[in-house]
Amino acid sequence: MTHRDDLFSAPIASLGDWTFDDRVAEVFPDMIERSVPGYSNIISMIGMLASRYARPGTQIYDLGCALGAATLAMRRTISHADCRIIAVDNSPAMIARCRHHIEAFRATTPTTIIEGDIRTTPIENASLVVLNFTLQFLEPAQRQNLLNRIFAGLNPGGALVLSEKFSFQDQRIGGLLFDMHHDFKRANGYSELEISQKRSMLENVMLTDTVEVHKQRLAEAGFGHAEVWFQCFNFGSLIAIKPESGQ
Ligand SMILES: C[S@@+](CC[C@H](N)C(=O)[O-])C[C@H]1O[C@@H](n2cnc3c(N)ncnc32)[C@H](O)[C@@H]1O
Ligand SMILES: O=C(O)C(=O)C[C@]1(C(=O)O)C=C[C@@H](O)C=C1
Repeated sequence: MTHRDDLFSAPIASLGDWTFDDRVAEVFPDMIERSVPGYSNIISMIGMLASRYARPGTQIYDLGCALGAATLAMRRTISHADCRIIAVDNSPAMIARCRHHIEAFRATTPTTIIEGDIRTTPIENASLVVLNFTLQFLEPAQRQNLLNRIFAGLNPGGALVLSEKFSFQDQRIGGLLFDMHHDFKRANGYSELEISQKRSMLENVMLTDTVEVHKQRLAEAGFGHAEVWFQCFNFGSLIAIKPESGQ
């Protein structure tokens, strides 16, 4: 059973910065489903991408795994017995619940769940890395370094899935997609107060980039190929592929 997100329904006297604490973790499945257009599609399609990209004898990383939704989707589709999924998050509240979720289902793919910082987690022998709405929570100056490390840890032909909330250079388009995202939240039962209180809390900790900036960073890291494979309003997902040598 998932709890309904009503964390911001009453006025909060002093709104602090956003954190992934116990209260957020408790309502997270409902919160993310009602806040991120396309979230459940992205999760199930990450499962499809995993069945295509996971290679025997390699590791698959879910960085900023929260409750493990992407990990669970990938475990359902990976059929090689000798793969391992490594799921990492630095929120103790998320990781405690993630362990329960993962242990609740039997699966052939072993899964290691780590409470740790993705900025320092070693990444090696990877065939697929997932950053599903996580990079946006790192300081912008730290994003390139993580992408460089992911590239270095991926085997040739391996892939990164990078899902993010986007900003837009074109203010007319940016404004429209921002408004449509708020329409989406209203349609999902969030009030103006809930929308505006959450927005203020996220303001300092979730700094979004344009698709162009994401592509520049991915190219800088060495990814020879990168493109948006899913988008709904100002939320979307890119796939970036590490070239086989010579490609
Ligand atoms: C929006 S949630 C991710 C949702 C999740 N990937 C999914 O598909 O359901 C962002 C997550 O990133 C985690 N996070 C943010 N910064 C992190 C860091 N430096 N190291 C590890 N986890 C981090 C947060 O704790 C949070 O659980
Ligand atoms: O931008 C917003 O309004 C959001 O709610 C986005 C977002 C996200 O993209 O991660 C922010 C925090 C929660 O984890 C769920 C959704």
